[in-house]
Amino acid sequence: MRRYWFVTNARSGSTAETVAADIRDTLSAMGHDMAGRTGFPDDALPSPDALVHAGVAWMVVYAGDGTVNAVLTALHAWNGAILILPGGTMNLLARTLHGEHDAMAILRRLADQPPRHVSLPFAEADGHHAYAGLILGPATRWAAAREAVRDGQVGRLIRAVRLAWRRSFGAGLRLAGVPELTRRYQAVFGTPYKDHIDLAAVDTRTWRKLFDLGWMALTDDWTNAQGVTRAFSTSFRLAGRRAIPALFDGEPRQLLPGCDITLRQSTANIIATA
Ligand SMILES: Nc1ncnc2c1ncn2[C@@H]1O[C@H](COP(=O)(O)OP(=O)(O)OP(=O)(O)O)[C@@H](O)[C@H]1O
Repeated sequence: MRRYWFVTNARSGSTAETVAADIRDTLSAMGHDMAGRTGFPDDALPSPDALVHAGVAWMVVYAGDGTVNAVLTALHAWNGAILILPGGTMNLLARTLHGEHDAMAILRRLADQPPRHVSLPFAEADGHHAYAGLILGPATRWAAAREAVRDGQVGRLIRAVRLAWRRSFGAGLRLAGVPELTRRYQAVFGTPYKDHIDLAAVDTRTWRKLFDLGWMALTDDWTNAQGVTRAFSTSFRLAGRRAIPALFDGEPRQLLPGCDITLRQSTANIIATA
C-alpha cells in the first residue's frame, strides 16, 4: 500500500469527473490510499515538506501539460514518484511517457508490470521550466486568444486576436549564442531533448504566414506553421533590450532581456510505462 496525492484540473481539455472517480477507485482496488487532493489552479499545490509530512509516496496528476508543468516545477526537489495521466488537450508529456493510452489503460499497464522511473529533459529560464515545449516571442500573444476560445468569450477573443495580430507584426525577438539564428523572429519553438534543445525559429513577414501562425495557435499545433529555420543548442540567451513574452508548456510568462535559457534534467522520479 502506498499513499498518493491526487491532482486534477477541471479546465484541462479532456478531464472528466467520472474518469477521475474511476482512477481513484482503481488505485484503491490496487491497494493505494489517497492522502489528499488538489483541484488546480484554484487550490495551491502541496509543498514537498507537506507531502513528506503526510507520508505521500507518489503524486498522481490527471490533467494537461500546463498543470503537469506546475507540479513538476513545484516538486523539483521532492523524492517521491510522479505519475502523469493524460487529461489535457495535447498531453505531450503523457504521450512521451506512456504512448497513446488513456488514463485507465495506463493504470492497467501499471498493475501488470513494474513501473520504470525516468528523468525528463527541460528548458529552464528564470526559474520557469518547459518540459514539453517552450515558445518565445511576440506570437505567443496568440495564447490569450486561445484561452478566450476555450472560455467561449467572443468579446475577449476579438480583443485578444487584435492584440496578437498587432504584436505579431512588431519588432520580433533576437537570440544570442545560436550561430544559425541571426535574424529577428516572431516565434521560436524550443523542444527539450536529452542532449539538446531543438529550436525552430519562425520569421513571419507575410500576412499569409502570419495568418497560418495565428490559425495554428487557435486550432492546432504551432509547430505546423510555415517559414521555419532549425537549430540545436544546450544554452542560449535572449538578446535585445525588451522583455519577451514566452509560453512554458503553454503557460504565459515574461522573460527579461539577457535571460539565459538552459537545458537541464529532472530527477529520475517520473513513472513511464511505454
Ligand atoms: N501553471 C499554471 N498556473 C495557473 N493556471 C494554470 C497553469 N497551468 C494551467 N493552468 C490553467 O489550467 C487550464 C488547463 O491547462 P492544462 O495545460 O492543464 O490543460 P490543456 O491546456 O487542456 O492541456 P495541454 O496543455 O496538454 O494541451 C489552462 O487553461 C489554464 O487556465
